[in-house]
Amino acid sequence: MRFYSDTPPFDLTYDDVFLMPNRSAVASRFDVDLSTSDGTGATMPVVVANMTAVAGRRMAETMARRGGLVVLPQDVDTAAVGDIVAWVKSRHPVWDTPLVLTPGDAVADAMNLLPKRAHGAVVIVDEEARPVGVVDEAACAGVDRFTRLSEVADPEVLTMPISATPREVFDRLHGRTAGIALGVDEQGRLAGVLTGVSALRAELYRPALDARGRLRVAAAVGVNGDVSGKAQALLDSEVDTLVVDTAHGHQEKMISALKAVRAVVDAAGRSAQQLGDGGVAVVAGNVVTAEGVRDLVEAGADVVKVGVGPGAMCTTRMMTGVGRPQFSAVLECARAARELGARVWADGGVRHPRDVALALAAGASSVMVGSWFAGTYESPGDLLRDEQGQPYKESFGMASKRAVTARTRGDSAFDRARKALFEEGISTSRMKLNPAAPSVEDLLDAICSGVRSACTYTGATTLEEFHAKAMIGIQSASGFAEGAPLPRGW
Ligand SMILES: NC(=O)C1=CN([C@@H]2O[C@H](COP(=O)(O)OP(=O)(O)OC[C@H]3O[C@@H](n4cnc5c(N)ncnc54)[C@H](OP(=O)(O)O)[C@@H]3O)[C@@H](O)[C@H]2O)C=CC1
Ligand SMILES: Nc1nc2c(ncn2[C@@H]2O[C@H](COP(=O)(O)O)[C@@H](O)[C@H]2O)c(=O)[nH]1
Ligand SMILES: [K+]
Repeated sequence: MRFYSDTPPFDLTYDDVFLMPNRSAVASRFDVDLSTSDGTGATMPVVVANMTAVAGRRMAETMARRGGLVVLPQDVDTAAVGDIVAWVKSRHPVWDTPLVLTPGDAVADAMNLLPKRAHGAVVIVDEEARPVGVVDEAACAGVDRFTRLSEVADPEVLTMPISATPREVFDRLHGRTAGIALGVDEQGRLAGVLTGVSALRAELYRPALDARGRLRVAAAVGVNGDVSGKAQALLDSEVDTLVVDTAHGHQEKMISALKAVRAVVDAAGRSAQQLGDGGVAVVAGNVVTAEGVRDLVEAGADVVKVGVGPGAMCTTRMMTGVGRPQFSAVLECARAARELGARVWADGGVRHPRDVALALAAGASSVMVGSWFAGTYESPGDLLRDEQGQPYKESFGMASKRAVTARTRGDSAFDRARKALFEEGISTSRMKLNPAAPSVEDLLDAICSGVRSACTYTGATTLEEFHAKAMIGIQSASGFAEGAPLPRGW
């Protein structure tokens, strides 16, 4: 990556910079390969942050199916992580997991379930798990909440063998009003669902799969407690990527924790000998300097997580003055990591597809997103409604009082009170669910379209080429404002 003009004497963040178009020989945006180069096996450069309000099993399943990764938070106990990983790995790599009820269940049960997944339908099954009807939101409208589903379900279900290709499913669904295909096994039992748009996505995206063809998932480990034991347990649970995570990653405690994790991975013979060979990548952070990167790579990190203070739930910069504008942090850290054969993830502060493109241009192999994805069907929280009836989900920072209180549950009252003093995150925030883009998959579509297009403007067909060719300009606040759309005129 090069700057178009002289590098300024101050640090920059995403809003301060823009990409210059280059002469391009790339004929189509579909010619761009979004695979990452960091050994995680991700086929799209998006990682979901290890935040309790964002990263759970539905998010993990959905992201991996489209090629991204979810990092399960370190606050989830090891046994529960094991259950989640086993569940994610038992999911079909193409067909989505159905929401299932029986004819005797009530409309209220269906209404509670519907916002859990983007496909907009609950499948009604008989005692042999064979589909007998479909219930959507329209079927539940205007009827008593205790009505039995047998009375409102549409019995006209479209079943297809689970072996059908997404293209076959898309073609069968095209033009039909009932927008969902039910995948069934040889005994006619329900095994998955696909909508037209998810069949289309299945043709456009490549799932992130482990060596046995199962969906990939990552998990975090903190720097305190029995780090080796936790890392070993995560490996035993078949976690595919380990993330050693703490606020201040450039500290001795991190270095010793990281060495311990490295030793566990090496002893298990699971280390990635070279980027992309299918071993377990070890990620560590967060840092914002080249020095920090070098120390963490020396201690065993394959990937270093970059970002202090850019996160939407984060109050670190206001509390401490510490941090660094994220574009410059990513640029310097990516350069240092690449010199050592390692990579960085740009963690935090991503709110638009352009931010993803700019982080990749600066040399990140992937971009970590938290809050932006909190307001989606796939995040773990319940769907709530504000005073105007608009849907939202609650989000909170992992260094907030709320998260610290949960994390220190087992400590003495005195220790908990002491820890609670160091609050560096927001305990409650409302992340609106956009009715036009309620699923994380809608956001992934926007991100991937934006990044594919950025690559063709730059003349690149891979993310490595994009980084090599990117030319970055620096803009004023009015330059940034000019780029924003004006949907209501002026
Ligand atoms: N990217 C970012 O800007 C930030 C991210 N976070 C996220 O919040 C989560 C919790 O992280 P964390 O607060 O590190 O909790 P951890 O439970 O990982 O504990 C951090 C450890 O480091 C010690 N420590 C020393 N200096 C600091 C410091 N300046 N800030 C924090 N800990 C320090 C703490 O000791 P003691 O408590 O005794 O001081 C504690 O032992 C993580 O997921 C992290 O990524 C949190 C803040 C900033
Ligand atoms: N300083 C804090 N940083 C936090 C906290 N919780 C999470 N984070 C960091 O933010 C990113 C995600 O950024 P986002 O803009 O996409 O939400 C996450 O990966 C952490 O590094 C917190 O409480 N305080
Ligand atoms: K912030």
